[in-house]
Amino acid sequence: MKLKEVIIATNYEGFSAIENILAEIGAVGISKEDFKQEEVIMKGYFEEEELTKEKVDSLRKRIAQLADYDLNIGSGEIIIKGLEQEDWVNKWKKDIKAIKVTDKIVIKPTWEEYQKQADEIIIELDPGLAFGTGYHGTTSGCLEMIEKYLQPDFDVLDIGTGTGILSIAATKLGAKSNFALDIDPVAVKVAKENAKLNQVLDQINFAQGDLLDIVDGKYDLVIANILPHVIKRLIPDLPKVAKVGSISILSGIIEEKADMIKDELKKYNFEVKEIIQKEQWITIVAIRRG
Ligand SMILES: C[S@@+](CC[C@H](N)C(=O)[O-])C[C@H]1O[C@@H](n2cnc3c(N)ncnc32)[C@H](O)[C@@H]1O
Repeated sequence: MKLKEVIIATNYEGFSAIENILAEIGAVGISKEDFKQEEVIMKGYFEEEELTKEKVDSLRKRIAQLADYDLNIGSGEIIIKGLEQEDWVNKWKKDIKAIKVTDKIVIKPTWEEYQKQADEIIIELDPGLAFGTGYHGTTSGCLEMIEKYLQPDFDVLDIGTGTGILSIAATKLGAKSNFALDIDPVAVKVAKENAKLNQVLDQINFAQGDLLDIVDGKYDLVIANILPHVIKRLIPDLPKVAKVGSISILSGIIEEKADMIKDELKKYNFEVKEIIQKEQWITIVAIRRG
């Protein structure tokens, strides 16, 4: 098998966002070289025929957009190289193990045998977001809060679904309905494939859209793990889709931006119920009060 290696120069602030993007466009492996947290080199590995021009364009566009979100990602320079190591993927796969991310949720790669415990929920997800340089703090923060606050009669809205992981988890935890959207068509395609892999495709309505543009109706749980400036843009419109008394789980918020998001929530009558932090990432749970 021939591989393509996509090398991206970034820094400590930018690497997680870039890791997510690599995962969402279908990297079979992701690695990170960290030079005292100042310069970070992210590498994403793709099967040659899978790294289409569409994916490379999407990668370049999304990396360029990170600057618009006030994220300092360093140089963002991208180099793409061919790789001849035939068995690289298999060697890499051997190091990838199932991860228990919350009390109940286990993320496991498709090729690993895993003995499920009685109260566990298994999400099958191949490398990338879940298995890059370690499980991402924003995603695991959201999963923990979904597990804590989701009730079986909840209608769930997942904005910026990415790999679909949060909707897959909410569905497996018993949500009544699930609407998942993403601005990136590649993410929507990958999310559908992952939902199919987890046998929940018929329970999640996936669509492409920018924040709430295509959303109708009101929800009991709204989840958005996006960048702080996108969350800030979302909050004024949240009351249109969040029922009074509903729960919103907001993440993707780097520590320094948490106050800005809390202030914005207060302005629109959302009460901050809980805040959790994983590494430098904050997840906020808020209730719509009126
Ligand atoms: C950090 S990822 C989160 C993925 C997944 N929900 C998770 O928690 O792991 C953010 C996702 O939001 C999407 N996104 C960014 N801006 C958006 C917008 N304006 N409307 C909808 N989705 C957006 C990106 O394409 C990306 O897939």
